[in-house]
Amino acid sequence: MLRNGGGVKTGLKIKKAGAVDIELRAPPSKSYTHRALICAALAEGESFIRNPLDSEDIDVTVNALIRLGVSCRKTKEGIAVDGCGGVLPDVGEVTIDCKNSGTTLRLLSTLSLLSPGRVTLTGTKRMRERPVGDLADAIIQAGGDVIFTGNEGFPPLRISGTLSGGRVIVDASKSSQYVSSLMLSGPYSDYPMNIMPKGSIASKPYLRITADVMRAFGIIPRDEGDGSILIPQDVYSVSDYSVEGDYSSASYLFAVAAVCGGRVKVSNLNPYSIQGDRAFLGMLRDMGCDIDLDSYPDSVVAECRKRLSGIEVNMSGSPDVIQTLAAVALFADGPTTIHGIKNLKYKESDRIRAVINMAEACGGAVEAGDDTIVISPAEFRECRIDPADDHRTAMSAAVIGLGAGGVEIDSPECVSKSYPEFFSELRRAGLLHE
Ligand SMILES: O=C(O)C1=C[C@@H](OP(=O)(O)O)[C@@H](O)[C@H](O)C1
Ligand SMILES: C=C(OP(=O)(O)O)C(=O)O
Repeated sequence: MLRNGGGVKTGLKIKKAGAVDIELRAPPSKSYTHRALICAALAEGESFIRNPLDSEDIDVTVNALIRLGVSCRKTKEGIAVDGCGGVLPDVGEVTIDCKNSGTTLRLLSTLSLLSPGRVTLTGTKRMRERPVGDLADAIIQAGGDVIFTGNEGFPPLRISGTLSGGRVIVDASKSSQYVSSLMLSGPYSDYPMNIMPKGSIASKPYLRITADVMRAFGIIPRDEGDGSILIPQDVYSVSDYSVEGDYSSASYLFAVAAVCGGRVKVSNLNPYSIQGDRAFLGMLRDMGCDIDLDSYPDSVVAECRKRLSGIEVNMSGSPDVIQTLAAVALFADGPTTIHGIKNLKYKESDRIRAVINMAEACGGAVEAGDDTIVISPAEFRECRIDPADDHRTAMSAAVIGLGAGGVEIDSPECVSKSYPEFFSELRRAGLLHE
């Protein structure tokens, strides 16, 4: 970020890029890295996480595990984790700052019951506005005690007690992370844990990622056929685990092909990954891009040569790419309707508000309801966007800037939450100049 002589902050200015033909590498998956660290921390012995994401949120999880007494060592190739076998050492009472990493705070809430001392999980001002009450209810059913030391239902939360397990009914309509939290620590409960999600599950594909990582560490959650998940009582095996690339982060790179026109090849991606955000490729295809999943074993290519069409899509399974699609929708020839947006207001910022502000600032029009948003194409004008510390708003704003020019982004360094190299990668690809 630049500062002018008077000390007044100026943002990062993004100019129109023109047609592209570039190759970029997706960073490792944030969701997979968090989970692999947790499974490794609970396994018996030393695991190695290869190709982990190196970002602010992952540091938050690593530091939290260290505070809980688990040794994690970063090396050039990855992170070595000395697992506790499910019995965390007695580190006394600890308070852990999860910053604004919802995944860390939620996934570690159940795990805190495995620590002999009381654990308080807290975070930034925004994290203290992100709900955790329904997870707390589930943790209490599973044998724990939870006290909210600030506002009821929100961090900070003080967790103590034991993980007894048994039948746990959890309202997961605000976040899938509540279910993932129970699943990941479930193997160490006193009685087998049967998790019954109540109502519609937000961001459901993340549960497959949780099960996938658990499986790699030797524990297979069982789908009971009645909507509940049975977690066997067992100990995770150590693993030498390689983290795949991140489709949420890659969405901005594919979006560049859509808004600038041309071809973008993104490597370090499993073309047939189970990540819910891979669905973004299907959306680009419906808007008129060609997507090639089959020519490379570890790369995906998006090629966009036509005027984009507006689409109608339900994105409840891929919330983290809604801002990316909203940015692309501004370049289409008609409105784009996105359903399934209800839980966007609980993220790093109120992302429904963020999409409206971003689109309107650049000359687009948005109509938003409780669960649906309609984005109309923009008559672009110069704009300045304050992402309000939300990495995904900053990266989506950059997409608009590369397609239309004249976008200035305040405090762009917030991208370090999930993709610290984002702007340097764009620079390396010749898309940013300053
Ligand atoms: O479990 C995970 O790794 C995540 C789940 C999603 O959250 P919700 O389930 O709260 O929607 C997603 O938005 C977040 O970035 C990562
Ligand atoms: C919502 C996100 O993450 P978290 O919930 O971990 O803060 C995100 O990365 O978009």
